[in-house]
Amino acid sequence: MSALVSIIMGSTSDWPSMKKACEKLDELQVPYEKQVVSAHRTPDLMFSFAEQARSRGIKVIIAGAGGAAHLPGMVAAKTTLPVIGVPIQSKALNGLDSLLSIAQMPAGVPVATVAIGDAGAANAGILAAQMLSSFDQELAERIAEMRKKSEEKVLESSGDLV
Ligand SMILES: Nc1c(C(=O)O)ncn1[C@@H]1O[C@H](COP(=O)(O)O)[C@@H](O)[C@H]1O
Repeated sequence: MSALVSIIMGSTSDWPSMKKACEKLDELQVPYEKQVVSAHRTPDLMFSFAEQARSRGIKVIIAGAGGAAHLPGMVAAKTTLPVIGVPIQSKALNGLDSLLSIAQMPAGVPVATVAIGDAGAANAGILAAQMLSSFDQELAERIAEMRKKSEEKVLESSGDLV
């Protein structure tokens, strides 16, 4: 099946976090694609990617970037698809720079911003699946099952308190 979610990131150095989004989509059996696109380093690619994503059948974009994290916002400016921004944990400022760069969008061009780092990337994968599940009952059931497993794991974890 062709990709429904496109996962882009500013650099290969973002991959250790961004692969958490891929893992969630794998678990939920949502087809996705992944590639490096940078607003700063490959601006022409960023424009053509954003302009063509909808006509290629993509439904949701997940964009991860660190530092001066302009990628999610710039992609959002060039597409009407929903964009989920993942602030990568930067070395200099621990990702606060990434978070503020992604979250503080002007009214009219939204980016759904998740938490900094691995947990945020995992949530981005789940959130993209939840968006798609509005129109896909089987996917909604797989998400509910994932939640149930997570709940059971927590309930059993009290046994580890020795
Ligand atoms: N924030 C952006 C953009 C962008 O926003 O277009 N392109 C690359 N980067 C970020 O630069 C950081 C360092 O990249 P390198 O590790 O390649 O030097 C990465 O976190 C990347 O997301």
